[in-house]
Amino acid sequence: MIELEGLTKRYGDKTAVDNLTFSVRPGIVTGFLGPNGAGKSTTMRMMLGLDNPTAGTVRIDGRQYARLKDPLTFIGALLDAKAMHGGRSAYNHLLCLAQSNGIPKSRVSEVLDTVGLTAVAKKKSKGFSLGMGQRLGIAGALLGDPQILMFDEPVNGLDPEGIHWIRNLMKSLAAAGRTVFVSSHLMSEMALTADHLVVIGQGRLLADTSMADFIRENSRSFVRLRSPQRERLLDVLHENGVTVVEAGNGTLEVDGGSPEQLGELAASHQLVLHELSPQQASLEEAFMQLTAGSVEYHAHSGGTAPQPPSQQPQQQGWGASWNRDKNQGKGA
Ligand SMILES: Nc1ncnc2c1ncn2[C@@H]1O[C@H](COP(=O)(O)OP(=O)(O)OP(=O)(O)O)[C@@H](O)[C@H]1O
Repeated sequence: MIELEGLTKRYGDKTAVDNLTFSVRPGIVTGFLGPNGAGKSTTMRMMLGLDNPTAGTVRIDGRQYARLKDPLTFIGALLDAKAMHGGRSAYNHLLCLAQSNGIPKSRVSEVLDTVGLTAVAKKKSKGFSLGMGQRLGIAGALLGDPQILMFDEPVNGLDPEGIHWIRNLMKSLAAAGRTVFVSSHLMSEMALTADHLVVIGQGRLLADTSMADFIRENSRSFVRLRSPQRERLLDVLHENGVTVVEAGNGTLEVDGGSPEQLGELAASHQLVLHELSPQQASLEEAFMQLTAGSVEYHAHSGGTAPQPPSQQPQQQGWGASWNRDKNQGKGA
């Protein structure tokens, strides 16, 4: 377990991390998200005792990092894959880490094998590709067989096979009961990997919630309808108090209704439907929606700042009027 309480870091008058309080639990993969400059790396560095907080505390299994004996056996981290002595071989790099952390030498070959670098173990790491460097960094994180693992942008530079591998590695580490905390800007990858999300913006906590709740709470979900009897369907929906958005290609979009309710309503009026599909926004859309106000660094093209995905106007009355009408129909 990692526990942050009131964690704050100021650089001069810049507050990089602002009063963060959250816990990272074992048995699941927790994703750490935030726009560029949000304070993710600074937070992770403070978790590892590499930066001193201006205020607040971080506890690793109840203790400060500095108080851990042989810390690599408690928490393993990949922060900056390039942060290694390039003149050393992969094997020697890991051996040095093992020797200074009370880790048996036999672990070096084991983790090289785990990350697929056995064949290049004696090669100097300065000749490694970005992806090989990432794998060596991950080997370092796994070396002490720690219960807590922290990865900052672990899929950077990895090819599709490597991305697939690290995703499964993180999931299997969590399934074995370990605590896995990972940052990434690749939303599609995060959506496939993380069970829980911690989201920050301008150093402040914006969300600490499950993946499913995060998407549900920060995006629009609706049901898309298509019918060859579109005008009649529109009338029926309006008559039943359902607020509809007329979308392109002749489709209709209903916020807040269930496909079951809409399908039954259409059937009761003998209307043919060619489409009845629930639509859920992606993690990327939900993330952009939540963090739109905390993005510090905008790219500009033609003077237009990027916009979050459009949110349709709040629909009103669907559930209430549906239930009221249905109940009235039953004589309730
Ligand atoms: N050593 C430092 N001195 C001064 N400011 C710093 C220092 N380290 C970080 N910052 C500032 O703190 C803020 C947070 O930076 P940090 O690198 O933690 O963000 P991040 O979320 O990891 O960003 P990214 O996604 O771009 O890697 C930024 O505004 C950054 O410029």
